[in-house]
Amino acid sequence: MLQVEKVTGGYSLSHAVIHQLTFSVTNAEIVGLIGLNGAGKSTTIKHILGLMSPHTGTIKLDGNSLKEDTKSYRSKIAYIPEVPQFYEELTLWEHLELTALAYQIPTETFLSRANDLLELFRMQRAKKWFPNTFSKGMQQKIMILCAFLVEAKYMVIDEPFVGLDPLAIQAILQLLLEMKQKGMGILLSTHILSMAEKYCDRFLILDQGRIKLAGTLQDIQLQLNQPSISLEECFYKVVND
Ligand SMILES: Nc1ncnc2c1ncn2[C@@H]1O[C@H](COP(=O)(O)OP(=O)(O)OP(=O)(O)O)[C@@H](O)[C@H]1O
Repeated sequence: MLQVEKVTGGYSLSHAVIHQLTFSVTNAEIVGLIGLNGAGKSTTIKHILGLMSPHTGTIKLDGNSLKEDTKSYRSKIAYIPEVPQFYEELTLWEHLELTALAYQIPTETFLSRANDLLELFRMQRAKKWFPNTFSKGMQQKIMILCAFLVEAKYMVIDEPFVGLDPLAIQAILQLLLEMKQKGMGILLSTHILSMAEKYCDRFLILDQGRIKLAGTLQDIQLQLNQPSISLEECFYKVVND
């Protein structure tokens, strides 16, 4: 289980951006992290990945913090960033090879997964190309392919759909459901609320760095005393209040 406990944090010690966040992501579920621009979604994700350290509070993966067991923590988590980050000197295929090396994926498993992913995301023809010749959506696909290649126990995804064509979006959603069935715990930050409602099991509504509501859609509807409204309507009620 990914366990975030009373986490307060930010970019300087004098100014917190996220406040007392407590939530968990367990195996075989997709948790939607939703909030307006600047609500603190990416900051929360950076804390989970260990790119930022909480001012107070703890983050544990299967009982251990990043400090307590760095190697195991890192090996259990895959990440799709909001903005593609890649090595200009490496081809798409070399990015996949590097990921396989970092996560110690056996060669046969790597070849089979990598080729399936290239097919699914229609990137076979680009596998020997360098990413700075790619379109924006193709660059984002490098991040997606590398993350799904790992089949880690947990996956953290920051707004993955921006700039992707409809077939690629469909492919991500299909993979998310497959990975969830295999037991992966997924934290998905997105602004596309209709998609979140359809694919996520639970939601965290973040507003100005605080969790305003959390739970299944039904839990959230009950907390708002509005039994049949959509996630989008719940969201507007929370952020407009
Ligand atoms: N590198 C940074 N240095 C200082 N403050 C930052 C930095 N990155 C983000 N912030 C601030 O932290 C707050 C939360 O930003 P964050 O990027 O987590 O929001 P978000 O919910 O991911 O937004 P979006 O939906 O626009 O991606 C904002 O007030 C933002 O100005």
